[in-house]
Amino acid sequence: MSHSLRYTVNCSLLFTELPLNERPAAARAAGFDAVEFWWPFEDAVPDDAEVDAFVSAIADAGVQLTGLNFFAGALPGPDRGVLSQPSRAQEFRDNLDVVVGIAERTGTRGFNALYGLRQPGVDPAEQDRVAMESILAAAKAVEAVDGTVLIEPISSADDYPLKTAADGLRVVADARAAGAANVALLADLFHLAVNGDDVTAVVRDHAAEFGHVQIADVPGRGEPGSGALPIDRLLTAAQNGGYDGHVGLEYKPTVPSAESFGWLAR
Ligand SMILES: O=C(O)C(=O)CO
Repeated sequence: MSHSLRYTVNCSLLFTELPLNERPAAARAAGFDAVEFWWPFEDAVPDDAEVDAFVSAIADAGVQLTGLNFFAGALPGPDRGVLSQPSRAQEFRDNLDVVVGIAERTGTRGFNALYGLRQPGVDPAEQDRVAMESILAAAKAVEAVDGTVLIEPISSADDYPLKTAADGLRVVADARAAGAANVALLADLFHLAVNGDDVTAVVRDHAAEFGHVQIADVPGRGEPGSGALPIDRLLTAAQNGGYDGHVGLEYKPTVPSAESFGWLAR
């Protein structure tokens, strides 16, 4: 390993052999002190008891929750976020209080706001307008916990409009121009590479602007070493370029999760 960036385990893709609230302890047992999750509940506004159990699982495991996705609809499934869906704008607004409540209890600072798939029959310009309103509302809400709203280009979804780092950076720039300083790019090196982005150039030119970084190998989305993406080289370049945040291990292990960390020693 030729960089010293810290890792956080994405417990929505790793340790899925276990019930959700057992995953933080499994990450701790595997030697990590930080975890991140996609929105861990079915509903945008879950029962208090569900939230309490989740927060306790994090605290009891002795790990830091570094990142949390806002409610993103059914993920994985028919949705990839709801920011741009006019019919779900209120659901997203209602989610903000819950996210901020969790952040107040866990110290989480990074909040991934997935954009949403293009909706047939709705003017794309209207979808983008609604998305920006939701991003600005989210940025205002998480300001209270010193949080950053993360904008992530993703792959394997033709109808998802943000595919490259440039697409994400454009949304970030628009949000900043509208007054939200706490919005930044989530550079998922797997998604960018699958979408044909020049990941080396993205890291070289924008590392210092990254709000968060996630990794998985390409092809396959497995652990580093299961494919051919030069992850160590890219992370080293990111650190040299000014990125000093966590790196999310957001991969689908090709072996049982606890056995998928051999690449760390190499
Ligand atoms: O939907 C995905 O694949 C993601 O990476 C969400 O964060």
